[in-house]
Amino acid sequence: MAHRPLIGVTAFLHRVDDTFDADICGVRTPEAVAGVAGCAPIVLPGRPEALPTGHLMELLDGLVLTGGRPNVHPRHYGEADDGRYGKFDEGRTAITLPLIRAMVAAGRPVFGICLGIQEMNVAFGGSLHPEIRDEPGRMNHRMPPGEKDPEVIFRRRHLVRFREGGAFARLLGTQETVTNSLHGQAIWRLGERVVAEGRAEDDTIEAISIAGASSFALGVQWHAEYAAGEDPVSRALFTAFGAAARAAQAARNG
Ligand SMILES: N[C@@H](CCC(=O)NCCCC(=O)O)C(=O)O
Repeated sequence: MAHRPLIGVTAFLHRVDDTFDADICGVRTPEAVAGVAGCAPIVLPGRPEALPTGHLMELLDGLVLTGGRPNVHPRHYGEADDGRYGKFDEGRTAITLPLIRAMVAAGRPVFGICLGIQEMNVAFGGSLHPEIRDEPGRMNHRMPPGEKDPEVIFRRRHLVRFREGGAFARLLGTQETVTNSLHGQAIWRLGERVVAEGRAEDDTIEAISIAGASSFALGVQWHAEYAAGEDPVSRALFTAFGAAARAAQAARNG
């Protein structure tokens, strides 16, 4: 029997109890990759020296870029760190930016979630806004401060409207959805080949596709992994990702 497609799921750097650093990954994304997409998740620590792109390309049938507290360092889109950009995870970024480009070029599926959609945009030459709520007319997209209840943190907060006839509208069979929202940064200048597929009421880009990609190459600014089994939109996204991973695996196996 063929193995399930092997999917790289990114970790992010997190200081535990103010004591030691850990590459962590919440359980929900590997659960969604296994349970909804039907694939085999493998968590990738942010150790680029041990995980060069070429080696990961030999191993992986697909890539899911998780959310995470750190941000992409602004030098990756030509800006200086003036203190507004928060903390960085340079190890993760060194893995994700080249790996996103390589996976898309090889026709293997890429699904970016929250920090992941931001990495996809930067990988294709786009930029990020360090704090989207500071722009006139923009909402606060951050989670409620100090909140500990996941049901409140991941509550659906705003509408996202999809581009008419676009990749999300076609895949999901709907023009809109209501999403959770846990981010301070947001896509600002779109990267080459990056198509804005969905926007919040305040025009913030919430969903993207990569033009010309021959496999699933979609990103969402919300946490699609949170209720991946129950929410019809999240379920459809992970199901389509899984189908694309099986197709990529079959193509690789000849
Ligand atoms: N840091 C970025 C990305 C936001 C993001 O991925 N949030 C998820 C947080 C998950 C957690 O807290 O564990 C931004 O702020 O825009």
